[in-house]
Formats: sequence, structure tokens, C-alpha cells
Amino acid sequence: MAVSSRSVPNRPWPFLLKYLKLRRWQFGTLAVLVVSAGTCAVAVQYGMKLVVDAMVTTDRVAAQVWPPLLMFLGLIALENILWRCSGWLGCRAIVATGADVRVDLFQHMIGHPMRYFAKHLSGSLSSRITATAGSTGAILSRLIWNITPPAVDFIGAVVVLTLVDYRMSLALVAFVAIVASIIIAFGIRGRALHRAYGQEAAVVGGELVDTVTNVWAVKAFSARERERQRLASAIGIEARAQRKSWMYLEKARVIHDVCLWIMAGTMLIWALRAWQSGSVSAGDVVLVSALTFRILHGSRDLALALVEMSQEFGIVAEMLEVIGERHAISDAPGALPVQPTQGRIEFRNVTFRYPDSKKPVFQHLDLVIPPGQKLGLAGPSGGGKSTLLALIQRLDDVQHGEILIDGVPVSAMSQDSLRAGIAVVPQDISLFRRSVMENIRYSRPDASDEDVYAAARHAQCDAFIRRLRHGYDTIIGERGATLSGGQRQRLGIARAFLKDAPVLILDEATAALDTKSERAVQRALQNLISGRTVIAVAHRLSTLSQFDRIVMLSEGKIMEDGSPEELLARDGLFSSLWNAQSGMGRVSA
Ligand SMILES: Nc1ncnc2c1ncn2[C@@H]1O[C@H](COP(=O)(O)OP(=O)(O)OP(=O)(O)O)[C@@H](O)[C@H]1O
Repeated sequence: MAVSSRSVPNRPWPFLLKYLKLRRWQFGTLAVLVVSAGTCAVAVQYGMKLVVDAMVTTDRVAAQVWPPLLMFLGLIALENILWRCSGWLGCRAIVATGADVRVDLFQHMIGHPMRYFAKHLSGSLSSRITATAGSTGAILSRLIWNITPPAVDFIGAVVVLTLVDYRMSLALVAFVAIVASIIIAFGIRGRALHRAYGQEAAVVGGELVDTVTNVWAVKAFSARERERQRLASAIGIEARAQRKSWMYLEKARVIHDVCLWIMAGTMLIWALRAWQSGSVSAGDVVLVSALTFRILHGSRDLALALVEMSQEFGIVAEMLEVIGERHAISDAPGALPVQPTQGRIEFRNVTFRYPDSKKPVFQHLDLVIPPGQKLGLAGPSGGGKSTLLALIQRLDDVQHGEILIDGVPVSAMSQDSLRAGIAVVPQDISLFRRSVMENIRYSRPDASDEDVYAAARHAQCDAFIRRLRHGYDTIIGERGATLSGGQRQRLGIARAFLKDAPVLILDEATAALDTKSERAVQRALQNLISGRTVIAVAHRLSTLSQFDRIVMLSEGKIMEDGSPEELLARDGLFSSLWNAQSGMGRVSA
């Protein structure tokens, strides 16, 4: 597969040109093959005229029919060889382009910030990538096999007809120009319909995947019938849009058929009248009729291919609008590949607002977390805890101020090196439908098996993994469905162990666990946090009781900041929440 650049144009023409240029030699050779084959096809008709003219003689035995027949047969063979070569090369070039398109779009898509994925359903994104690759292939194959050959036929026919009667060729040019204009205008008007169909198809793809992802809720809330109706209604809308788009093509076919019937009739009557008057030969009549029918079929192919291509263009435009969107976060030119090593984190006068929200989450926030400190973040819902964690990982850019790790602004580091220095254990560990070994190794692809076993032992999951049917080679169900919540969590901790990053983010890592699983996970976490800078978000304050420092965030402001003991003694937000949760208990040492 050709190595292609990362940038993806978000308009259809530049997008298509990029892939044509990427394989310029293959597509250039294809153009030569197809034009040559089309030229042979026109010459074949001329060969037939020569055969007929040679036949129209009184002395049939002496008639020179063999040389033109040989030329006729030779041209047919050459034409077919050229078509087969174009098929062979076109198949390679178009399949490879489809693969490039999918890889490039995938690469571009995963560069979008997390909020992009919250906005677009994952199913609709994947179906958009597939549809864009499919439509790109369809456009290219139409260009090669449905548009170029009739165009060559047409030019060839004009040249050959000029040899018979220049007025006929002028009439043909005028006629085809009128038909092509009508069909193209029709095609352009239909783009909105084709686009609407593309949109609806993506919506259905997204709905399907969303429902499958949430199948638990569908069953738990006895919603199968509701979901069926919902999907049926979405598919109904898509089907209506598809019908409209398709019917539009049928209307184009009718217009074309009528035009061509008139054209064929006119040309044949004209040629026969000319033959009656003796100005053209019988071979010329055969030539005119053969070329006219060829143009008839060719121009139908051409017209339909143009309309269908405009449909495919509509689809590509619609798909690129979403997938090809510019990245909201990108590496600064010359971004440093420096990785955090100490783990000192500093928020310096930070103001941040989500792009689609009016109210800032933080205004002039200052916070310093020294290396190795264990900091617990708590506070009411919507206070900004998750946003603060996201900003440390540069999942979004701040509008004012700076976030520095080990004295380097996160905006000056490359995103990959920044995130290589931060390990995250979220509440819902994302696991792939791959083996346990691959899932743990995901955080450090070059880790040896021994490293993975050691990380699993530290994370208290080695024993349960070995009890699985195929041990470390067991394939985990989609999103870890074959494991318990506590087991998934410990795999997440094993990943963090393996990554061995100086900064560790725990985002409600034990929130969804029962007391027994929580104890195992807590033990694993105790092993993990030592020697690292830790920022942990927890609603259950008891999980933060061993931490060095607690920051209480409310409406983006630091309300309280100190050790758990200090905050408890202060009688503020922390102590009231603590008392509410523990029934007036004390901080355990
Ligand atoms: N993607 C987003 N787009 C717009 N606003 C957002 C987005 N994510 C969060 N917010 C808003 O930002 C504010 C802070 O949210 P955040 O999720 O950081 O709070 P939190 O303290 O983590 O809450 P919780 O404890 O419920 O998880 C809230 O007002 C929330 O509505």
C-alpha cells in the first residue's frame, strides 16, 4: 500500500485528486489503455465499412474482402486485450485506493478530540469511512470505464463521420451537446437528493451500532419492540430518501431514451436518403448506423455515469464534512517529543470553556501538584473534576493560561509524548476483543511476556487470568463483557503498571465496584500509586482518606485545599460530605 500523507482534504475534488496523484502512474497508464481501446472500437466500425464496401461489387470472387476483414478481426482482438489490461490495472489501482482512503480516514478520525466522539455515534463514523471509500472507488471506476470510453467513442465518431459527411458530424455534435447539458443540469439538481440519502444512511448505521452497544439497556427495559419501531422508522426515512435518489436517476434515463430515439431516427433517415441520392456508399450507411448506435449506448452510459457520479460526489461530500473536519487539537509546529519524568503539574492562570458552551468551566485557575504527591479531587457534580483531568492530558486546549508538566507547557509537547508520560485508570476500562495478553500490553507494545506477567501480579490479576480457559491467550468479549467489573478494573491497573508513567490519573477507578471487588482493586491501586504523582477523582471520599492532599472543586473553583485531616477539622464542604457519607465516621489513618 502506498504511504499517504496524513492530511485529508475535506472537499470531494481535492480529496479525489489527492488519491489520483498518489497513484499517478497507474491511473495515467489506465487512461492511455482506455483511450486506446476506445479508439480501436471506433476503428473496428470503420473496418466493417471497408468490408461492406468491398462486398458491394459485381465480381464477388475477385472482391477484396479479406484484407479489411483481417484488419477488422485484428482490431477486435487488440481492443479486447487493451480492455483486459485496463481491467487488471484498474482493479489493482482502485482496490489499493479504497484501502488508502479507509486507512487515511481512520487515521484522521482518531486524531479528533474526545468530544468529537461524544457528538458523533461510533457506528455512523465507521459507516461514513466505508461509504467514502466505496464511493471513491465507484467514482474512479465510472471515470475509467463509463465516462472515458463513450467520450472517446464520441470524438472518434465525429472524426469518422466527418469523412462521410461533415454535416452529419456537426449534427451529432450539436445533438450530443444538448443531451449532455440536459442530463448534467439534471444531475446537478439531483445532488441534494443524493446527499440526503447519504445522510440518512449514516444515521441508520449509527443507530444500529448504538443500539447494539446498549443491548443491555434494551433487554433490561423490555425495549425490543420500541427499538424495532425506532429502527424501522429510521430505515423508513432512509428508504424514502433512497427511493427519491433512485427515481431521479430513472427520470434521467427516460429523458435520455427519448432524446436518443429521435437522434437515431434522424441519422438513419439522413444516411439512407444520402445513399438513395448516391452521395454515400452502402458501407457508409453501415458505418453511420453502427456509430450512431454506439454513440446511443455510449451516451446513455455517459449520461448515467455523470448523474451517478454526481450522486457519489454528493455522498463523498457529505461524509467528508464530518470525517474530514479539521482537527480541533493538533501538535504545534516543532512540538517537543519530551515526556514527563518527574510528574510536577502546574495550572497557571487557566481559563477554559468548552467550545459549544457559553460558561467557562475554569477562570484563572492556579494549582501546583509537586512530584510524587497523591492528590484527591472531590466536590459536587459538574464542579470540573473530569475537565481538569482532561486538560492535563490535553484532550482539549485552554483559552488562557498554561498547564505545565515538569515545567514544559503541555501545548508545546507532542500529544503522543505527553500521553506516554501519563497513565489513566478510568471507571470504565476500555478493552478490545483481543487476548488478555494483548489488552494488557496495549499500554506498552514492546513489553515482554515477563513484564506483562509482573504487571498482572502487581495488579492482583495474575491468579484470575490463569484460571481463565486459555490463560493469557483468552480472548476477552467485546468491551470486556466476559469479565467482572473488578477483573476489568484490575486489567486496567495492570496496563497502568506496565506503562510505568510518572503521572497517574485515577478517574472514579473504584466507583462501580462492590466492597469485595473494591478491596482487591484497592490493594492493586495501593501498589500502583507509590512513587508517582497521582490525581484521583472520587465521589466516595473514604477512597481518598490515605491521600496527601484533597482539593474540593465546586463550579470550577478550589473551595478547599489541604490534607484530609485538615479539611475534616475545617468543618467545610469536605467534612460535611464526609460525614454524610460515613455517618459521622473519622478519617482512618
Ligand atoms: N463536552 C462538554 N461540552 C460542554 N460542556 C461540558 C462538556 N463536558 C462537561 N461539560 C460541562 O463542564 C462542567 C464541568 O463538568 P465536569 O464533567 O468536568 O464536572 P465533574 O466535576 O467531573 O462532574 P461529575 O462529578 O458529575 O463527573 C459542567 O458544567 C458540564 O456540564
